[in-house]
Amino acid sequence: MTTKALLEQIKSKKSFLCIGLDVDLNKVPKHLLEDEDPIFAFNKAIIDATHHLCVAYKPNTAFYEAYGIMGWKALEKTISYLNERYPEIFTIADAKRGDIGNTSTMYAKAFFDDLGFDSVTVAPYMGKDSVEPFLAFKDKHTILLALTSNQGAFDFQTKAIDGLELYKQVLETSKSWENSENLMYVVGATKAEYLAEIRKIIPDAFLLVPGVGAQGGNLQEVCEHGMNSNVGLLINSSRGIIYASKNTDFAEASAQKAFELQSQMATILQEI
Ligand SMILES: O=c1ccn([C@@H]2O[C@H](COP(=O)(O)O)[C@@H](O)[C@H]2O)c(=O)[nH]1
Repeated sequence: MTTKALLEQIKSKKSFLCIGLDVDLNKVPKHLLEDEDPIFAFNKAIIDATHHLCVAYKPNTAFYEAYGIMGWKALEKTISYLNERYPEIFTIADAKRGDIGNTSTMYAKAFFDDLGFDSVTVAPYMGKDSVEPFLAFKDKHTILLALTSNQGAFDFQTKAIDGLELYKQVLETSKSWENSENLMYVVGATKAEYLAEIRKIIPDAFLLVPGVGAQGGNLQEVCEHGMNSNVGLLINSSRGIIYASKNTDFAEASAQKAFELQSQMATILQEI
């Protein structure tokens, strides 16, 4: 999917919400455990109830890998369902990959060609030759971890090397990589105060912003400092939406939570 198509969807839905499909079978309603594929049954119900309120879904692959073959099959079914039933939706494999070049090419093939995701999250730690294989895929997006939402982000990412913080070096350096127009970046909602500085380096790139809701990030603050003239933000919420209820009304309850965030987004979009 092109960023132009993503932006059109944002405008028509008045939403830049991404819903995280982080399925933990200990947290889903009990009756679903009787289904032959409880992970997919959960995802399908959430997707059908919320697709008009969001522009993206982000399964974190850890939550599928943890269930072995059953989990990977559920991930395949989920992305196929999204691509067939709701092809306008932007899909993100939150896999945080990256390795030496030939291995990165295989990761990229797995997520872009085999599974058919629009984008994948990638760790920048191994540098240019570990990221460029992902960038070589046309109309696919590589979402580079820049400044993450967790406390550990302060261990390395904000430390200065030769006078420049590591996350800023990631942003600056990655701009010079081949096909860098296919880059987006992860910036945690809990790091909203860094967004103005980040926008000075990458004014136009889309940012995937996890950390509102369960991690305490603030939507208003993120938009104030991180929004650009093309919106430029995908705000993710996972647990705060998908686990709104443990009862049979779980899908409606998740739609209500998604609606609350989408309504705030519609108001913000009206003001810009
Ligand atoms: O910096 C980061 C990068 C990725 N994540 C992922 O986003 C979701 C957040 O889930 P919530 O339940 O809304 O907190 C999850 O998949 C994380 O692995 C992040 O939180 N921070």
